Amino acid sequence: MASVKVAVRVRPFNQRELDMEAKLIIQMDGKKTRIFNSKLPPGKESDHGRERWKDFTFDHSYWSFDATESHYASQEKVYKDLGTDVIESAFEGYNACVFAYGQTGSGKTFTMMGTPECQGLIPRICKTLFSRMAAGKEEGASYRTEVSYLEIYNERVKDLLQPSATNHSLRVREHPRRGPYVQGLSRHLVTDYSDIQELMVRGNNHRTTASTNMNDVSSRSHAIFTVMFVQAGFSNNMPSETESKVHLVDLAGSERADASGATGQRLKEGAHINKSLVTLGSVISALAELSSSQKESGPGQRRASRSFIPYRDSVLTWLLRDSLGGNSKTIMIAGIGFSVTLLHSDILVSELNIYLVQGPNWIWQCGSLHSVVLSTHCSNHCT
Ligand SMILES: Nc1ncnc2c1ncn2[C@@H]1O[C@H](COP(=O)(O)OP(=O)(O)OP(=O)(O)O)[C@@H](O)[C@H]1O
Repeated sequence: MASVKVAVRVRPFNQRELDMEAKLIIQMDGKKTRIFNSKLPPGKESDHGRERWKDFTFDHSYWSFDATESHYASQEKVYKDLGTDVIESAFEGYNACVFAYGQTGSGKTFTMMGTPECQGLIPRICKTLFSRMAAGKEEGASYRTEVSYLEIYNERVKDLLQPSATNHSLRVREHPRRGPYVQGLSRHLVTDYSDIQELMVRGNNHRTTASTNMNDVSSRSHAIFTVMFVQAGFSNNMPSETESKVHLVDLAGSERADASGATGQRLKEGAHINKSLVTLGSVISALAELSSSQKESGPGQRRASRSFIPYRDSVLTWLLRDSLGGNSKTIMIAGIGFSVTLLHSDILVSELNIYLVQGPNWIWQCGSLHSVVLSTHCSNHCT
């Protein structure tokens, strides 16, 4: 598996878009995502260097616009492509991180959590982890699995599994060997999928959500569900222990204040959300730059340049440090819901521009992260 995989997924129109008679301006063909530039005058295919269609290529382009179409990408399909890789690497002793990125209402929570009838990546990954463990136990392996669930809201951390005890006041510290961690975050021993399910439901009920113009139930925080497991068994007739950590992240949506209708508290939240997403983008860019400078000057440069990666500029990037480079496999899924309407074309066309700047370009840069992670990851398999 490549160390970083990037996928995009287009969701169905929501009621707001249907009411406004929105027109879809995106097409997908295999790995390619094509975006229509509605700013060009009708009949022109290009103008001053701008093309009518802009193409982007990703590891996967998921068409989930209409469930009746034959190439509709279901939750099962997304899980098979991306989730199974995560499970493989976790059992091999690598850390993994899966996160969904995109504008508010673009389908991040649906992809990560899903609904009870249509489960997303997080429950499917957890379910398979336990069935793999059950099979491993029959072959003599033993496992110890713990989970934690936190949210980052306005740059402050809350334990979603002990919400009243901590109330957004947990401190992020750094362990000299293990790196950044949240002091006082509860860890819960789980023995089967139903334990995890119960914790997930409990944690989700404590997430900070609100209604915005863009989404009736908008996540206003970044949520990190972490599964830590230790496998004990035998390798070459010697006892061995492998420790892995899987971060499953549901990011809050990037947004523009005018489109989301945010004022007051919502506006403040939006500013924090955007700040940490911008930092996430800067970290990825810095890692990509680091990768190219290493290629030019050799591996000796790595330690010196690492201090320039702005992990510490947001709580999110600081906590995900060990999943964005180093010993990790990373999967990013960008949710997109592109549309223009006949009524509000100016407003929605500028939403498209936001995506072109914040979305695919940012994701594009991640392409070069492959080599960073490939060159630095190592197994934490200890014998
Ligand atoms: N692939 C999909 N198929 C069907 N419905 C979807 C899909 N993706 C998203 N939706 C629906 O679109 C709405 C918005 O999705 P969701 O809440 O996942 O967005 P979000 O990006 O997590 O938003 P926010 O950042 O505001 O939390 C939900 O009602 C969800 O069920």
